[in-house]
Amino acid sequence: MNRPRFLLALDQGTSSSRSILFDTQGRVVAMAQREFRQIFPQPGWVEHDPREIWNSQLATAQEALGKAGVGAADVAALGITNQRETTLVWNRGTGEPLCNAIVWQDRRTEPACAALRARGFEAMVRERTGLVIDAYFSGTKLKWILDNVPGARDAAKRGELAFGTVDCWLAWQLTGGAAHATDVSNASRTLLFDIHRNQWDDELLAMLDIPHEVLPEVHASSHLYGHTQAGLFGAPIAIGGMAGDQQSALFGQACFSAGLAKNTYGTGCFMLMHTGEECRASSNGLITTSAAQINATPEYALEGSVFIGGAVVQWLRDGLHAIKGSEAVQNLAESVPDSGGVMFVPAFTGLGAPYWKPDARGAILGLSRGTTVAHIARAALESIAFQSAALLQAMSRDLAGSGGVTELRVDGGACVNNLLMQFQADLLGIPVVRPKVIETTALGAAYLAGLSCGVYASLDELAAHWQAERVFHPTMSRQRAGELMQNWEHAVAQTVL
Ligand SMILES: Nc1ncnc2c1ncn2[C@@H]1O[C@H](COP(=O)(O)OP(=O)(O)O)[C@@H](O)[C@H]1O
Ligand SMILES: O=P(O)(O)OC[C@H](O)CO
Repeated sequence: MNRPRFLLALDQGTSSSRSILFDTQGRVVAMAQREFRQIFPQPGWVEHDPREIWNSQLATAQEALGKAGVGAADVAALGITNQRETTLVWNRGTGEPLCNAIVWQDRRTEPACAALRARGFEAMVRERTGLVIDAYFSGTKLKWILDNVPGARDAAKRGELAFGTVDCWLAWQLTGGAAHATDVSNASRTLLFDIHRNQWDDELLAMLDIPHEVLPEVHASSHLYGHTQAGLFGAPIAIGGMAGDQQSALFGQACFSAGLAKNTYGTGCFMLMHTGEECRASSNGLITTSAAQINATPEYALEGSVFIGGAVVQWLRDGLHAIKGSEAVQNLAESVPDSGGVMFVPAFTGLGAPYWKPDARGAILGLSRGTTVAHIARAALESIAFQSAALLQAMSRDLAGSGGVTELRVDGGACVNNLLMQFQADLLGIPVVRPKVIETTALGAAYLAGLSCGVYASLDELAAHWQAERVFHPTMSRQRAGELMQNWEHAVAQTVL
């Protein structure tokens, strides 16, 4: 009998569900993608319908297999990767969601976070979870659901409700309720998880008044979580891996050891640097997070999360109507030699790392009579690079004296933009390397699944698959890059009214 030749990755993102079928060399064989509704019930609130998440994800998985003409028996295992922090609660008996998912971008729990900060919890939370107290993370979202959906807290205490992030919800659906489980990388984004002991933490649960009964089991990212119900794909497929999308991308970029870093340019930007088995705290506005784990040994990363990355290009398209499609931004930006002194800080939903300014709002500075939409487009693109450069500067300060980041691996939808990548290399002063396969988020999940089911024997085997497509070398003088960064920081300082 032939061995199964494929790995299937389910990549459940903020704006779309995608499924990618890979061969065992890590090459894309087939892909399917579906967008689903973004629900904005009030200013600052962002929700997804859990049923739409599940239905769109299942449909893309079936479509990818169909396109490739591959049956379940040819798939060694599937891996799940997901938008992180987004919070769901459902009934264990019926499987019905209690309410819409509260998305990571949702700011409704900022007052609850401010209250926790005022009560002096920040240092304990940072030490135990590696996180800052911010509405971004799941804990206060879960508390909001238990406090605001009638009867939820009592039902939770009676053990009738299940909480999960999107990975957990998908695993539950795929296995018909047999698995209520998440992985360490997702658990580490909840504000409820002790990243040193790799366990849910009673004191954090008490801080947020969360009953233990709602919590999923936590496993390594490469782990046999269960099997899909036979009816979904014609035969059961093993679920061999789960990881949050940014930790999965770090894995897919073959950043397996301390010092290797990647930046993903999607809706937001997420820069992660692996720190090996060392749980490193940041003194410069970054967070510490669990990296994808292939066994019981904890591994960590330093992370900088920028809330608006490629989304600024969507705003040029949908808000300003300056371009028809995202790809048109490069031509428009290249039609001028520079931004003409315009500085754009896209703090539409506050600023994440390294600033953590929930009250900041967007600003366009340095306008003159000669400013055109092309200058604004260029400044918008540059803002993605400036925010990422601020993350790398913070990382370098954290690493002072112990070797810094020597190259940055990139991926995500906006990394196809050569102008952006060159400007990024210029600001950073290190090479920016774009790999041949930029679907590294999905690839990471496929690799995690492939490791647990024996398709791969070692990380070295995976590292050998990784290949650069293009290297962007810095060409700007360090003095000029320093001046530009100063201008950027000056602009950031103007964004809190
Ligand atoms: N050529 C381009 N230049 C700059 N940004 C782009 C380009 N093409 C796509 N984008 C941006 O990339 C983002 C989509 O990337 P993707 O990795 O699919 O995001 P996500 O996983 O967050 O849904 C969008 O915000 C889009 O505006
Ligand atoms: O779905 P993405 O690619 O926007 O990623 C979202 C992040 O996981 C949020 O932390």
